[in-house]
Amino acid sequence: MTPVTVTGTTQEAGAPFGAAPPAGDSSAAIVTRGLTKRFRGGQVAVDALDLTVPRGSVYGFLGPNGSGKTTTIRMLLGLITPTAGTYDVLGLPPARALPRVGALVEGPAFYPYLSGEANLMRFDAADPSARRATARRRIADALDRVGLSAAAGKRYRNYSLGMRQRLAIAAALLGPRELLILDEPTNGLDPQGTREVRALVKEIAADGTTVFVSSHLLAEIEQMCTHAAIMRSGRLVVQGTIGSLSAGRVPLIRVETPDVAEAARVLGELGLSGVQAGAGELTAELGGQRPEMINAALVGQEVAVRGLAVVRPSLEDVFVGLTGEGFDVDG
Ligand SMILES: Nc1ncnc2c1ncn2[C@@H]1O[C@H](COP(=O)(O)OP(=O)(O)OP(=O)(O)O)[C@@H](O)[C@H]1O
Repeated sequence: MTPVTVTGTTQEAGAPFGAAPPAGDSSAAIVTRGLTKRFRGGQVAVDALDLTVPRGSVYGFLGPNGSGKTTTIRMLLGLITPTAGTYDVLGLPPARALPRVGALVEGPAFYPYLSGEANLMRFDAADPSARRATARRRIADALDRVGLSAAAGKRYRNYSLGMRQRLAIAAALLGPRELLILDEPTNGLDPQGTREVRALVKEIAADGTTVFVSSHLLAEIEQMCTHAAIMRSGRLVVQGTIGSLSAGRVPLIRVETPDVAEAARVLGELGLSGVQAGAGELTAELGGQRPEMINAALVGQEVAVRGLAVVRPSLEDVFVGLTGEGFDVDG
């Protein structure tokens, strides 16, 4: 795929926030340079990836299924070895940084008949680097952080889906963490569980922890994240703040009306460009116009306005605009 220029930078330059930080730069939570994974069969799952994850961000790592998100996360956590490229975590070589990184990749298997607290005890006991003397306090803190203190003694099998996932995140927070890496944390959750996890991610970030979270759901990343990178077929399409990603795309006004032809004429007279008529509605580029003035002009010309809305460009629009393809979650 041809690298795409967005906000004055290119994928190949790998520098959406300016020049890629030098090795050891601690202002970024994660920096990858040319990170590549080719599996034995020859498949390139991640191709020359240049990511810069600012500290303090909630960084959405977005891409259709199979676009290389989990492979990237597994490399960042030292679970698989890159074929090429380098990366720093918290300004350090990865092995030194990992004790300060919490991760949720394929949730831990919990015992259904044990309480949430007892499960965390077992989980912590299996970690040779965890200090026994501080286990109770660390577990209480982690349960408090994910809002499970009141349910600490309840059996895991009686937890809701959202509570189960919050417990899995608590397991990733048993030590002091500067960076939390979550691989598709809302996958398989019901709407309530999804809301709980989204709210929790924001709370964790508000405490100063950088959160790197993967998802194949565009709307989820838009709601939860300050920054995003979009992957496609192992390659980075674009990265930046959520605002900057859609900054180049203009807001639209959408008018619902039975008088489509007449409404199109009025919008044209107002000087709006890009007027597109559909069944019972039409859209146009808002330009510098105020929506209330557009509404007044339509009503003044006796157009029956059933609905009028300003439509901000979504990440999906950004993806489609850059790749010319729909964002297909089935990869
Ligand atoms: N161990 C492996 N051996 C060979 N190919 C692999 C391996 N793991 C992943 N792949 C392939 O690499 C590509 C990227 O997979 P990856 O799991 O990283 O994508 P993803 O974006 O996380 O998608 P999903 O959300 O579906 O897991 C896919 O085509 C996948 O089939």
